[in-house]
Amino acid sequence: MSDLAIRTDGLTKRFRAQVAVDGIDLAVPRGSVFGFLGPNGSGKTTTIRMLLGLVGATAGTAQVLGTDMPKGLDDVLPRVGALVEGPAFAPFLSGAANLARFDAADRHAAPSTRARRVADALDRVGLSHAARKKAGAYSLGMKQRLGLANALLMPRDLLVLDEPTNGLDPQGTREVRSLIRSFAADGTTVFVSSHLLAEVEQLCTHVGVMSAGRLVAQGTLEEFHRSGESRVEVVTPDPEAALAVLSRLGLATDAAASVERAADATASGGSGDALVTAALPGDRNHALPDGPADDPALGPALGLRDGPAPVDRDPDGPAAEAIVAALVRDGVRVRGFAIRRTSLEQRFVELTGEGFDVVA
Ligand SMILES: Nc1ncnc2c1ncn2[C@@H]1O[C@H](COP(=O)(O)OP(=O)(O)OP(=O)(O)O)[C@@H](O)[C@H]1O
Repeated sequence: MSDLAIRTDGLTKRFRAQVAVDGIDLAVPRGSVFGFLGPNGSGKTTTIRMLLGLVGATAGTAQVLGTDMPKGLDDVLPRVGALVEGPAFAPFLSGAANLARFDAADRHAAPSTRARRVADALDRVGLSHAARKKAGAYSLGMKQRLGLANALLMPRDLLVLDEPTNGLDPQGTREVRSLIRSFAADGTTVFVSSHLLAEVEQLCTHVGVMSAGRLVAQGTLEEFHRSGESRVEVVTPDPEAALAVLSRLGLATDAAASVERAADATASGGSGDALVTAALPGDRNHALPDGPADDPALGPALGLRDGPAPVDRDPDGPAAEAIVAALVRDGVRVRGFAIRRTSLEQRFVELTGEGFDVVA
């Protein structure tokens, strides 16, 4: 059995001249909550529609739950719950009656247990109290929850949710997110698209970033945190000496280092201090989209010969201490020291060339 719930190879969709999805290689591990992140129009919905067999691919292949799509559609779809662009509920039927209708359309669903399935699904999304209310009178959040209940009528191995919090107020958003967490806690793989960075950060274990039809990065959220650039910052009255040390450590190349002399040094006491910054090597090339790379650990890359060799690539760990130790050993008066990491938001903007809506 494949350890991937979703796998695509070169998956492509063209609409006449426009390439909506451009040869993407998705790898969604089973058991993950995979955030499919990208600005509006970047190809997320089209990808999801191809995965669910709602639209054919122009090129490439897709496997869902280890089965080739769309060939295995009939076998796979009963194990997949989907929320795509809001299901069409009949406004004059109650929530329960709407679900019963969808359940009746599923040939794998036994009619004798329908009422129980509908009641359980409504209970799961917290809509039992509104079961008899007309769906047309539901709030947007309730409609979205009814859509999730629909996806949950049968036990599912995979949930595919297209922008499940779109248009919801903060309360509805929180509720839907907490539902998604509860699905994941049950072991269901969740593939959720979003244009909200904060949402993906809060919910997901993995993330794939779409930009203009291309999958520009994918990996664990942790890898994303690590994939941004890290910079060393040293506040010192001895900037030239500091630069020399950083340079010897392989950190301060011409392009990656800078010295900023503070008119009134606020970072630490005393005028005449300068802020010396340099890029840390290694992190930038860390392993997206193909998993962890074998780039050298930060310690050896620093070229430190004496002292304990730092092997942890985390620049907040021994490597930071090693840098400070080297500075101090050379008599640099270190008045401030920090390692700053590019924020995820900056990283995504770099990857996509577009701003993200970062409102939670
Ligand atoms: N049926 C279609 N015919 C022509 N073009 C389409 C069709 N469906 C999608 N597109 C185009 O393909 C591109 C990708 O659209 P898609 O809906 O997949 O993006 P998205 O990332 O889901 O965006 P959003 O978050 O706005 O839904 C867009 O430029 C869109 O206009």
